[in-house]
Amino acid sequence: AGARLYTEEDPLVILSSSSLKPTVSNSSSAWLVQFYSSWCGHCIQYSSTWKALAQDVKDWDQAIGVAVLDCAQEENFDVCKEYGIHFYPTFRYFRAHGRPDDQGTTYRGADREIQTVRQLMVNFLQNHTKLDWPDLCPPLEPYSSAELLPLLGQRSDHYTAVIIEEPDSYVGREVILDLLQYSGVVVRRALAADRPLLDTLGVTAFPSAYLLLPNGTHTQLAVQKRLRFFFSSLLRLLPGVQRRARRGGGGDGGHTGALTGRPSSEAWRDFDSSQVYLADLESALHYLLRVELATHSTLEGEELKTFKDFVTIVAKLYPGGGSVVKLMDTLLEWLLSLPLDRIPYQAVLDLVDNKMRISGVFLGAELRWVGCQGSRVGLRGYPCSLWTLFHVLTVQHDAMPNALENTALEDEAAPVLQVMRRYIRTFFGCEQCGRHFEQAAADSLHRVQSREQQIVWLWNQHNMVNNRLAGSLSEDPLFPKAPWPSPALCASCHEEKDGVHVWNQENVLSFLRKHYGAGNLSPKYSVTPQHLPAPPAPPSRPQEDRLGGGRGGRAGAGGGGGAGGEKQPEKTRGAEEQPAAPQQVERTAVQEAAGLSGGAGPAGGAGPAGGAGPAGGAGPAGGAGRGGVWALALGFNSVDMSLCVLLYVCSCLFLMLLFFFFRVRSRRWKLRHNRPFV
Ligand SMILES: Cc1cc2nc3c(=O)[nH]c(=O)nc-3n(C[C@H](O)[C@H](O)[C@H](O)COP(=O)(O)OP(=O)(O)OC[C@H]3O[C@@H](n4cnc5c(N)ncnc54)[C@H](O)[C@@H]3O)c2cc1C
Repeated sequence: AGARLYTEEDPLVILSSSSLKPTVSNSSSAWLVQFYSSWCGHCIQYSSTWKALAQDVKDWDQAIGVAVLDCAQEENFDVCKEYGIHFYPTFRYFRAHGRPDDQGTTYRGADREIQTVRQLMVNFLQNHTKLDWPDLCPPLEPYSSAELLPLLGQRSDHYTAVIIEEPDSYVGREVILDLLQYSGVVVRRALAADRPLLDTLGVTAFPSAYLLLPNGTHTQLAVQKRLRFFFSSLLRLLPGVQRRARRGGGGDGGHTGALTGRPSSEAWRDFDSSQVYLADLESALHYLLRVELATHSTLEGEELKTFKDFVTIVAKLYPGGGSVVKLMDTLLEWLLSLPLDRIPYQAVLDLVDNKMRISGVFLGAELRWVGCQGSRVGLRGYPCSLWTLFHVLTVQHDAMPNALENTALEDEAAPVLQVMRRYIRTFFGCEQCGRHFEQAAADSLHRVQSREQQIVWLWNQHNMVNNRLAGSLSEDPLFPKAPWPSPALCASCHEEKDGVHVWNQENVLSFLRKHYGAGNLSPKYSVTPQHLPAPPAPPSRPQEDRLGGGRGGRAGAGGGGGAGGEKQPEKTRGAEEQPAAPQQVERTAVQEAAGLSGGAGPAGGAGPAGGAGPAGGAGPAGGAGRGGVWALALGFNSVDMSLCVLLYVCSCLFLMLLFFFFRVRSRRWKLRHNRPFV
């Protein structure tokens, strides 16, 4: 365990006897190296702080890098002796452009907390001279009003942000270093004692950020909290500001994104990042069911079980309602009714494509990324939408605690996450991602015991992936990976403790419930008929009216809409795109899978509506055995079917009563009038 105190996954450099000198001597950046011993108890305890520090200053690494070297490893004995390391841990600063015999400067302070070490790193950088200044480190000294005021009103190709602060504040220098790897913005600092600057800009509270825009205008940056994290986040999110440097490591080469794609000719879809788009969720399901799953020609054993579980959670928890839920319900009923332990993928596809022309079942067959659009083909898209889908499902499970009742998942502690884990492990195209996720799940998923914890675990896990991938090849420069939600989305989610950013988990949970809740789902750009639960009317929903979607809640497994909804999904753009039902329905792989001889349409007996009854009807068309799936072809759900049967029985009883009534009357009449021959 000691040897693995730090791994390649950590945001720091792991040095060894062979790499120490080449790394720290004559380097273009300064270095802070912790010499530790993997058997030293304190080093083990301290490792989490060191990792957190490395994460905190990850974006500074072109100015000053963070590294570790394990002196307990045999191959490092000599180098630790050469550098005179007697105690563990020992922190050494190495100047940029240092000589090969530079053994660094030891930090001897007792306070080794993140804020202290981070501020020492800033001081150490400032101690460089002009001659050995790290190549890419921007100036950290304050600018004067004489240097800054002439910039007012000038046009430029970038933003200039000026952090105005008290002399003992580190915020300005930390924000300068935080933005080191971003193009499109230059950060300077100025001191609160500079009266002419304050008088001209009208700044009265410190620290403050003043922004000079490329078009020559200028304004004070509005932040809810005057903290480093808020200033840095807001500046990174300015339009046109992008991460500049791309490091090779960290990500997995973006091959998750490479699976997907938006033709570069496709028009950009404007969207609001405070909303979640149904079009993304539908595109995720479309890609998952029609592309990702297609690589498995048959589903059996663990794969089949995982797929059933996935369909179950989507059928029970997907909030969009309407035809997607109806499709997933139908798929689920079919899967559950199958007596087979092996099914061809083609059978699933036939159902997804609704070859049986079941009324109201529809899933758009195109990728329409909205909140998951990438700035170029191969970025974002499917993996983004898969995260989004599972965040939505964890929140829906919290909102509908009984939704998974009477399913095989009811007794699992964190059913949505367990299904996600199994799905990612079994089907997700990015193998490396799957391994990372599985590792994380194996480490901590057993601690998740409640629905709230499910939501928070996934959020936290996603942020860990974001942190790891920041600056990697799979990062879209227009959507830099950063701790989420940003202060702009949720200011109350962020706090600072001892100078270090911390999350207010309670506020994060409330935010996630709202953000991924059914009320925040926008049907804009969706091609699928909607039956949305009544949302709290976000600003622009013109599309919804155009689509004419009912707003009632979901009613039962049939997904036929709730109050305000209708049994048949209304005719929408999506529905219009479906071809009219043909007279003759082709024999589908679904029927093949179920061993049906198929052929004729609804009236023909063995086709989609032809059901062989509970035992025989294994296809989606397999009879009324599991809730009368065949009857869905007429637009009826199982409640409707029960009502029909009830009505039928009542009618029979009524007719029988009439029959006996008239029979008794005629007997009496015959007796009274003594006409037995009539
Ligand atoms: C389970 C899983 C594991 C993955 N592992 C890897 C990996 O190991 N290596 C690799 O290179 N790629 C991995 N990926 C892909 C990677 O995480 C991104 O999905 C991909 O790079 C696209 O990034 P994005 O910018 O669209 O944002 P994403 O990270 O995909 O986020 C999508 C959206 O979710 C929201 N969001 C962001 N963070 C959070 C959060 N913490 N909580 C809730 N919502 C959030 C934002 O609105 C964001 O736009 C994985 C994907 C998945 C689904």
